[in-house]
Parts: sequence; C-alpha cells; structure tokens
Amino acid sequence: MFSRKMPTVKFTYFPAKALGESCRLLLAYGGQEFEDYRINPDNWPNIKPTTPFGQLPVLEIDGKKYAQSLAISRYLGRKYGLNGADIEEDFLIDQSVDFINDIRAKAATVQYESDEALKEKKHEDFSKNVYPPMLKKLDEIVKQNNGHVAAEKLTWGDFVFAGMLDYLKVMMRRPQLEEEFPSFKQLLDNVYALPQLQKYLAQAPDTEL
Ligand SMILES: N[C@@H](CCC(=O)N[C@@H](CS)C(=O)NCC(=O)O)C(=O)O
Repeated sequence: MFSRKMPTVKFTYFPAKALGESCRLLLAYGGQEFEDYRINPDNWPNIKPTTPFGQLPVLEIDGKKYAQSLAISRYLGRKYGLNGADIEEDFLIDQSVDFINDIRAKAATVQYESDEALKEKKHEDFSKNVYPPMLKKLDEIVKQNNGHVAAEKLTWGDFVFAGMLDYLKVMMRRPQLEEEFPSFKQLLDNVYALPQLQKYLAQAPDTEL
C-alpha cells in the first residue's frame, strides 16, 4: 500500500493582498494547507536573492519554487478545476486577466511615481481619461459573463480580480468602486461567498490593499 505524503506548501509575499491574494484564495479553495508567510519588509533584502525573479510572490511546493503571480494563479486554477472547458474558454479567461492586469499596470504608474507633482497630474489625467473607459469595458465583460470575468462561470480569473480589487481601489483612489459598478460587487460575492474560502478568510489578517 502506498501512502501519498501531503506536500509541504509555503506561500511568501508581503503583508498585503495586492498580487498575492489570488494565490492564497486559490490554495484555500483547493483545500491545500499552506504556510501563509507574510514577510517583514525589513527582511526583504535578505529574501530577494533567494527568489527566482528577485520579486514576490513565490509559491514553494516541497521546496520547488513557482514565481509570477498570474502564472501561479493559472497553475493553481488548472490544478483545482477552475480553468476553461477548452482552449477557447482558456483564451477568454487569459484575455480578461491580461486586461485586469493592464488596469493594474496603468494605476501602478501613478501610484509609484516618485515626483509628487507629476503623480497628482497623472492621477487627475488617468481618473478622467484612462480609468473610466477601462472600467466601463470591464463592467461590460462581467455583466456579459453573469458576474464572472469569463466563460459565464467561476474560474481562476475571478480570483485574480477579487484578490486584486482592494489594491486597485487604493491605487485608483476609488473606494466606492463596487458601488460605482454593481457587477464588480456581484463578482466579489461570487468568490468571497465560496464555502471553501471561509476558514481562510476568518483568520486572514485584514490589510488595506
Ligand atoms: N510580474 C510579477 C511582479 C511581482 C512584483 O512586482 N512584486 C513586487 C511586490 S508587489 C516586488 O517583489 N517588489 C520588490 C522588489 O522588486 O524588490 C508578478 O506578478 O508576480
């Protein structure tokens, strides 16, 4: 009789949701026990050289390291049956996730601008000209997919959106985003109400982003 040893799983990220939360949520969804290692940012210079790309998050399964938040989310999504039914659905999930990541990247150019005057100027410009059409498009996609990012069903792409939303809200300075777009609230509810997530959510530290 073979007995399969449970893998040792560790997920390392900063003490934030941001790019890490979709992975944590997916591990919880998969019923995978894991060490939720939220590093003290003071230790980052020591940890950085041990990571595959000098960045976090990093997932470790029995010592093997997996990097890049979206690649990890896609991998866990496939592992736990949250991918598409065929390559057409997989494409639609990837397409929406890439678009969500485009929104994040735009907002990050403002958030991480070091020149304060330029930052404010950019924020004003993006709030008027960049975010509204992107958010409108995402709203259309989520409405067309009945509260999901693609394929009219729960996929790993929904976890990417749900995990990243607080980060987007802070960077875009739009705390009322779900009120502005009830479809986003529907999507969040579709993820956060999942029974598989309740144990994780009950003990996860509350972080702003
Ligand atoms: N494309 C990467 C980006 C990762 C990334 O930018 N990580 C940031 C934190 S959110 C980081 O590690 N920053 C510290 C550094 O680059 O030294 C991913 O999605 O995982």
